[in-house]
Amino acid sequence: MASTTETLEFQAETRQLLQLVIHSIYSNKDIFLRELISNASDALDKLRLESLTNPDLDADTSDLHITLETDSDARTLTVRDNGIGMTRDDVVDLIGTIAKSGTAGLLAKIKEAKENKDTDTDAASLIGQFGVGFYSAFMVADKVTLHTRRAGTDQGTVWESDGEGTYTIADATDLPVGTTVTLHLKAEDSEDGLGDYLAAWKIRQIVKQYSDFIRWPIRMATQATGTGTEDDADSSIDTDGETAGTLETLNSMKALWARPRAEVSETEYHEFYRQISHDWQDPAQTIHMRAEGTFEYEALLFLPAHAPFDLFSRDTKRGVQLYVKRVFIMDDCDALMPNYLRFVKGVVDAHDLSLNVSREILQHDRQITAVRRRLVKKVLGAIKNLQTTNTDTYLKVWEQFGRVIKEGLIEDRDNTDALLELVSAASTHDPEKTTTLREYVSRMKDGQNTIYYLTGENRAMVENSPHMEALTAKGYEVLILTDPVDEVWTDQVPAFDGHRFQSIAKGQVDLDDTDTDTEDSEEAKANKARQKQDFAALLAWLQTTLDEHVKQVRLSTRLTTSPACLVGDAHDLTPTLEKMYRAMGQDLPTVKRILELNPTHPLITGLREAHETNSDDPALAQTAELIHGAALLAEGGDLPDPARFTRLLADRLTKTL
Ligand SMILES: Nc1ncnc2c1ncn2[C@@H]1O[C@H](COP(=O)(O)OP(=O)(O)OP(=O)(O)O)[C@@H](O)[C@H]1O
Repeated sequence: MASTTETLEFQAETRQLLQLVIHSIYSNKDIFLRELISNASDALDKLRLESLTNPDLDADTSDLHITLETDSDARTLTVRDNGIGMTRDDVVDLIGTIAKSGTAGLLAKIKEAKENKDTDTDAASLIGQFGVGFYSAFMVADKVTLHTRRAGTDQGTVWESDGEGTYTIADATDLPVGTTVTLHLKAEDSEDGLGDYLAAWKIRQIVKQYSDFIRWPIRMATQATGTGTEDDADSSIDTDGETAGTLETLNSMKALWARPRAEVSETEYHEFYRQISHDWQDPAQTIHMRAEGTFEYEALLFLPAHAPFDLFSRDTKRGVQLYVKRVFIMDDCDALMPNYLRFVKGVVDAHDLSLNVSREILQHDRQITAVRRRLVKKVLGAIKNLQTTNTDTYLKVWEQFGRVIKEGLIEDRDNTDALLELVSAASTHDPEKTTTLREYVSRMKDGQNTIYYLTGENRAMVENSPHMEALTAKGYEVLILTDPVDEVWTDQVPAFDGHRFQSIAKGQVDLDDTDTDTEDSEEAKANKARQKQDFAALLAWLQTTLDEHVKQVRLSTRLTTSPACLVGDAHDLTPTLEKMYRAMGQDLPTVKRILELNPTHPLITGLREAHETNSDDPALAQTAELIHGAALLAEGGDLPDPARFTRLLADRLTKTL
């Protein structure tokens, strides 16, 4: 049968993944069948679609189905489909390599989790995010043989491997269109979670549990006596791709999304979710809707409970599949879900589209745009609903996906208000718990109409930043925003419910306006004017001395204990954002910042006196440099010349001894 047999090596990452699979990542080994059936079902979808859209394809689609067969003598289980099949090159590309980005990083994480003896589920849930697909066959089999022929071609291919380092691949003639995967089963071992996969009851049970909604018949061939010669597993394949014996259909094939909500149980929803997402856990929320009228469709969407490892990789796929009247059209339908909701999984079945519809057509279809708008509202509404009815789940969803949802504040201006209602952020109000913006507003002080926030790399850095001092001293709550996306949206969204967002590291923070009565404020004004006069000469001199680093030197109202801090103008890039843009390869001019001095700090008053006494003293310029450097360090910034700063500091300390 086979002509040129080649032995090829698995790509390094595939080998590692196979090792993890073989050495039991999953305690539940039964899912291998779900994975193989799901691949077979996809192959049937693809053939059906291709035959509908390509009249030249000569393929028989009159009875698309999946067949399962066992042979107890040979200890084999066979999963066969008469779907699209694969060419020899497809087999090498699709089965021998993993094309997903981020694989290497994920594998390293899994290995680490295993080595640290984290619970089995940690490693399993990591790999669950990845979806081992075809490779899961090696959990239950010590050898896997695959026969396949691509529709529209004559040449068949046989692939075989024991899941170690290599596989063989050969041409084959006389194969039916489609794919047959033959598992040479390991011995049953209940301790290791290996079931009796030769038993009809076991197969029936697994199919019912995991693959009941598959929309193609899954048939089980009852073993016919007399088939098979000795140990030849291929003998179960007839040239027409069918076997002798009787066939029993195991699945109900009901499209879950088309059934009335009241008739679907939570377990069924969850199983369906796991089937389409390959997720390990139940979803956090299910959204089932039907739209009637001029453009009819059904949608069944899920919010996952945890983020996939590649949520931020550039080629992350969106999770919504498009069907047209029960015919699968495409995965990852980006016209139906905006990028910032790329984690939502599910199915949309539109009744009035052409099967030939392309991504480009969908992008410009007004009705699809309207569907998308409605789906977005539904998803945002579902998260809002969790916030009020099931806070724990809302918080988990926000923790997993908040960083992505906040991208919507930049991308999706139509939903700014709804998105702001969902935002949850750390705040100085509580060291542990996050707050919604509405909760923040409810705690605002009398007369306060600004929402104060500070962005930065992590909570500790933000909390200890000198910018916080006066606000904390006067009892103002400040939001602590530490996701990179916060740097961007806060710059673009002006207000929440009429309350302006104000970075406490930008512009002037004038707390006196809201916090003191008029009499005090008159006195404060006079004080300020006097201070301004007293410091005028020092500020002018500092401005010249530090000109290379700062665009202005001025007195501060936001400091109580630190001598100085750096702030930006209202529309300046923050240092973190500047760093982010540079990391992305953008060439930006350096943004100079404003140095603010605390006029009551002894270091600053001392410097003023020293400057008054002898403005030519060279040590003064060094002190200025040290003050600027210390202000940079206090906010977690990078010194322009750390070696010089350390030398100046050491010299200065030496003099004090
Ligand atoms: N029965 C089959 N018929 C045709 N092609 C198949 C079949 N099984 C697998 N393939 C091809 O091999 C590819 C890799 O399969 P695999 O199960 O490893 O990953 P996947 O199904 O793409 O991903 P995942 O399982 O994570 O969804 C599939 O995308 C498909 O193109």
